[in-house]
Amino acid sequence: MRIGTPITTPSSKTRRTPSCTPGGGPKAQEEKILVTVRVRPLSPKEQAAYDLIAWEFSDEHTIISKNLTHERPTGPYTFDKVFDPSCSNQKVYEEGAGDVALSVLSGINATIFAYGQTSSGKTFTMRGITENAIKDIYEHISVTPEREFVLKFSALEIYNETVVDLLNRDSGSLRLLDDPEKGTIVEKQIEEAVKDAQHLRHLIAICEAQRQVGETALNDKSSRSHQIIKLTIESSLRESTGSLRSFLASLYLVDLAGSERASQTNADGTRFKEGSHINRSLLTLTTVIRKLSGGKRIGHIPYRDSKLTRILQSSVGGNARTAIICTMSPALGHVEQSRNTLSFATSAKEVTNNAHVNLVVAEKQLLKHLKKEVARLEAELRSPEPCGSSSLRSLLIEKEMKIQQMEIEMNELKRQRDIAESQLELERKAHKEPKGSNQHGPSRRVVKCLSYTSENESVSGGPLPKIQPRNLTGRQSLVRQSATSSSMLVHEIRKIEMSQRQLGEEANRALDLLHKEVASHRIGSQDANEALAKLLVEIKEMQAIGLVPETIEIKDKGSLKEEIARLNTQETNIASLEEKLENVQRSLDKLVTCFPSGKGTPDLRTSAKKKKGLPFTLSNSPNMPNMIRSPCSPVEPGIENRAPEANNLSSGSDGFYLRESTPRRNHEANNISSAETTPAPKHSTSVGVKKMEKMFKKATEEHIRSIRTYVTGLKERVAKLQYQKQLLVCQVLELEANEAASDGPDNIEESSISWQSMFEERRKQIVMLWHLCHVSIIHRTQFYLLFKGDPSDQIYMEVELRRLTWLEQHLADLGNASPALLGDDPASFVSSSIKALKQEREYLAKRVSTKLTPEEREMLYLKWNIPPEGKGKTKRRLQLVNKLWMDPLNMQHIKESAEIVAKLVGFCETGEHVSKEMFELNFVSPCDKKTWIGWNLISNLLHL
Ligand SMILES: Nc1ncnc2c1ncn2[C@@H]1O[C@H](COP(=O)(O)OP(=O)(O)OP(=O)(O)O)[C@@H](O)[C@H]1O
Repeated sequence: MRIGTPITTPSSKTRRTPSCTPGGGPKAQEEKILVTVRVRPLSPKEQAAYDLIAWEFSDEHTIISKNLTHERPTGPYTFDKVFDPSCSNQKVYEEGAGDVALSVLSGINATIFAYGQTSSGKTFTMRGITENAIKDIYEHISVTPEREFVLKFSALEIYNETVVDLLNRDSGSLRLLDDPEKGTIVEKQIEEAVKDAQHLRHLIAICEAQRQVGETALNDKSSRSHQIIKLTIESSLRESTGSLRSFLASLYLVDLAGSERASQTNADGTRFKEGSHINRSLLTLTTVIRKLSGGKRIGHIPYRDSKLTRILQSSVGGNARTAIICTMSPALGHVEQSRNTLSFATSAKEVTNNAHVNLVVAEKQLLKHLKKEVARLEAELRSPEPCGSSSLRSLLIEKEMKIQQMEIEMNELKRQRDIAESQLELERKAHKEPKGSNQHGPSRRVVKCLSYTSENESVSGGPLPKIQPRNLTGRQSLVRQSATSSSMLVHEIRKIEMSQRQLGEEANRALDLLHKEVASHRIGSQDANEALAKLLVEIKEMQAIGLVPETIEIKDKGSLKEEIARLNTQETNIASLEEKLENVQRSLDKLVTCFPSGKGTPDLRTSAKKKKGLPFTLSNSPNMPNMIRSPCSPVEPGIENRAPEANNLSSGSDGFYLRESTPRRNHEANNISSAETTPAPKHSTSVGVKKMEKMFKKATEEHIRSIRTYVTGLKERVAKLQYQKQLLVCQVLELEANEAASDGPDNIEESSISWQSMFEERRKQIVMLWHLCHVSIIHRTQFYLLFKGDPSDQIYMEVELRRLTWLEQHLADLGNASPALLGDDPASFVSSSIKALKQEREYLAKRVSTKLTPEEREMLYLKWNIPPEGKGKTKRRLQLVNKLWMDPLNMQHIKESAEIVAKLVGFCETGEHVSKEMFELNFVSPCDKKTWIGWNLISNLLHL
């Protein structure tokens, strides 16, 4: 019968791996102490004493005493194993201790000790078990490479209740300490790491050498102490598995001192004392075993009654597997001691232990694991991976970037919204801006048409505001232009009114002088006197005409309609002035015609006196030549606005103040007048008097002629003023048209279509007028290329057409006038324009060689039928230029002419680089003198 089958432990025979592996968790399993009995052979002394073997072995588990003395037989005793004297240590180990011993490899504490009387063979048996255990342990380690084993060795003895470290006997008596987890520990006990089996054996040998051994009657080398060898084995799986837990268990190999009877051992003195301690500790052990036997834990377990039981507390009834080998002598002479041993063994076999696997976390493994984990986390931080925490981190980063991107987009949207709101606000303000306000500056279009440099800037309160770039189109553009145009038109109305005022004041001063001059004449004939009287009346009436009210109520935000209405009220005055001037001129003409030849003599003294302040000269008005002269002349720079050389009038701001000096003929007249301060002609009958009368007549005629010329000048200035007013009305009409167009896109579209149909017709008219008025072909080219039908060109086309029409009509009037009334050279106005145009062509001809390649020239000569023969290239080039702009009815010819001139003068054929503002309708005041800057002086056409 097998009693106390051990829990699964490594078997020395099967070399199997412990069933309980790390990770399986500690499993407590009740197991009774393995108790075996080993009976040694009769010792030599026993044999010598012819002692009898008192015990029989019915089987491997039972021992029974022989009935040699006819006493009551003892037993039978049954144990886990009974080893007869023939059994070897190997067998005892394998069948009575090996399995328990190898439990230490699987984390289960194990205790193997021998219990028996002195000289029974405990030491002999334990040596055998230890040796086999070492062998098995290291054999197991060798066959278990997946695990790492760490062995530590320590040994102590309990001698006379003193604990001594067998590895360091010098340490003296060691104290026993109670640890809540580990139980009883020996303070300051040295624990030696075991390198290998040989090292272990060496250590064991050292301990045996240190053990207290004494000679007794029964044993020459009797162990006088309890020896406890502790072999701690920690095993764990290798690093690759990542497991942190390991087995940790201790194997106690206990060689107890022998129980003895003092009578048997003849112990006395020291040995008796030793025996007393030994027996007491063994008694305590026996008591503990008996109390623990039968599975009953009743009452106090006196572990602490001896140091042996304290140290072996976990091994007896605790967390350990325990195997007790009870040794005994077979001799009849030791039967009584053997019965005690068997009795102890019987009690021990009833003791149940609760062994379990001891799992610990290895510090070394834990440290390695932590280092490895830290390294892994650091690697993840350096290089995010799409998994685990790295994946989460990457996701967070991605979300954060998206949020930042959304914030950027949101800010951009806000910025665009603000811009749009600002633009909308500007549009709203521009649309609601009251007419007359110039806060946003004038329309570019209107500025082109109406802004002019003037000394009368004070009228408008300062210089014109800067032109706003026109980058709007369609309705928005028209709305904005409408708002700004109103203010500009008011500004221009102010200027015209100021010009009218100046003209009126000047006319009144001149007429006043004229009245005095005429009144001083004494003409004999009645007709002449009547003419003079009528002229005086007319002059007086003319003086009564006020061109401009003395004061103009300027409203900062007056409406444009109010301004126009007020300006229209002055129209009557201007028309009346024109009419009166016509009447004065006719009266002057009549006065000249009725002048009595040789009759009547003016008051020369009065005449001479008045002549000094007479505003009139015998020369023509200085503006007349300019008026009909070609508008630009490249060979006569500065001729525009320049007074003729014979002109003695200064060009003051009001244009008609007189110089003290007079022309030569005036000078002669003055000389005559001053020399002949003689009495009245009625007293003269001599040839000298007749001569004087003739001279007086001539001077009078010249005076009258100069008066007429002055009146003509006034008429021209009035006409200019009238033209400016018409132009202003034109602007108003355009503004109104824009406002109407702003009411809907359809109107804009209709207006555009209507203008496109009108453009070509207007351009044909302009081309024809250019030709008739001998206008510069450079000017024609520039205008032709610049204005190609854009709606914004409408006002420029209108102005150009109006002034050319006026100029053509004016030239026609001059041509129909009497040569006697046109001055010394009535045809000089037209001829000067023709001459200037001729010079311009010569200028362009010179540029043919530099601006055109030979191939281009030959191609043009061929296309324009310029014959190769000639007297040189210059003439051939001139022939080409002379053909340009000569066929006003052929628009293809006009187009090609413009292209050629554009190349010659060096501006783009499309005219895109030419600013339309160069054609702004400047109304330069007469005092301004402009330097010729090329071919852009068309405005001088109006510079009368
Ligand atoms: N099974 C055995 N086979 C042969 N000899 C043995 C056996 N057991 C013990 N002996 C011998 O018996 C003697 C005493 O043995 P041992 O010293 O082991 O006894 P002990 O129980 O340890 O004594 P003590 O308690 O006094 O130390 C030794 O000489 C030993 O060699």
